[in-house]
Amino acid sequence: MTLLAKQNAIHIEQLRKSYSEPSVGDVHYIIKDVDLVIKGGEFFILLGPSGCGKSTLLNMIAGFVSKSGGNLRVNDVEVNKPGRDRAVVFQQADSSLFPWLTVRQNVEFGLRMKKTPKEEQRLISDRYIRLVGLTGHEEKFPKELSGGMKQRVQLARVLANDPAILLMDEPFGALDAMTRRTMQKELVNIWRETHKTVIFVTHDIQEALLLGERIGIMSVGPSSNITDIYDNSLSYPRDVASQQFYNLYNTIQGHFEE
Ligand SMILES: Nc1ncnc2c1ncn2[C@@H]1O[C@H](COP(=O)(O)OP(=O)(O)OP(=O)(O)O)[C@@H](O)[C@H]1O
Repeated sequence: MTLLAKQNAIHIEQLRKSYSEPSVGDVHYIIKDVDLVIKGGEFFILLGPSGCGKSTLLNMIAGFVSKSGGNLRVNDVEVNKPGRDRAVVFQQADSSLFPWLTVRQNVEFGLRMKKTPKEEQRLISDRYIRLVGLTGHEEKFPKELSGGMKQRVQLARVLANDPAILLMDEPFGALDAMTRRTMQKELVNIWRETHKTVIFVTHDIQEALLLGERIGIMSVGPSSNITDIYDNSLSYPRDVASQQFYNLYNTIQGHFEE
């Protein structure tokens, strides 16, 4: 377990981001001096109000957004570009799917790049297409799918690539309530089976409590930071009607009330 915890761990020290050009005395930081350690195999939630910098922090871990100061290490290596060990599931699937490929071809894309044998590609894509409830839609193109279906294709494609670290940016926000609940359950099952490190961004307290082992609360920006971290040791699947769930919900909600 100690070894697992060290693998795919994320160490963040005094991390800062400003999108403006640095000029003396006039730097507008989105996030400022964030310190955080995420253990390998952990399911960590980033919870915070709209615009506080959750996506910015996630995209910095992904290597898509450069830092303005501090340290950010994944597996003890400073992050300065994207890597195969990390994959992002974005809020909107539109920009991440290839419109000229079918559902199946989109899901198998990364496997083809890795030269996975064809029969194996088919087994893996079948598994994840089934998991996200898109069996029967394999030959459709993205333009023939609803927003929620596109989102599910994106998730299936990321899972098919089997990254060690899953970075999820409100991935279920566009789904209807029933599909959302199913996907939340499946994500927990996949995480428990595979020991991936998951960082999941949301502003939905219930979602945070259903999924995460720890919940980091981000303050309102600018110069946002992680002000508190809550442990959630309730056993899975979690019962929203339980007293402990209700208590933790109220405690966390207290952060966002004026
Ligand atoms: N490329 C960019 N250039 C300039 N400013 C940016 C850029 N990307 C994000 N920002 C700004 O950084 C701040 C944080 O944005 P970010 O998307 O990280 O917040 P968020 O917490 O994920 O928001 P939401 O919950 O609404 O998605 C916002 O003020 C946003 O306008």
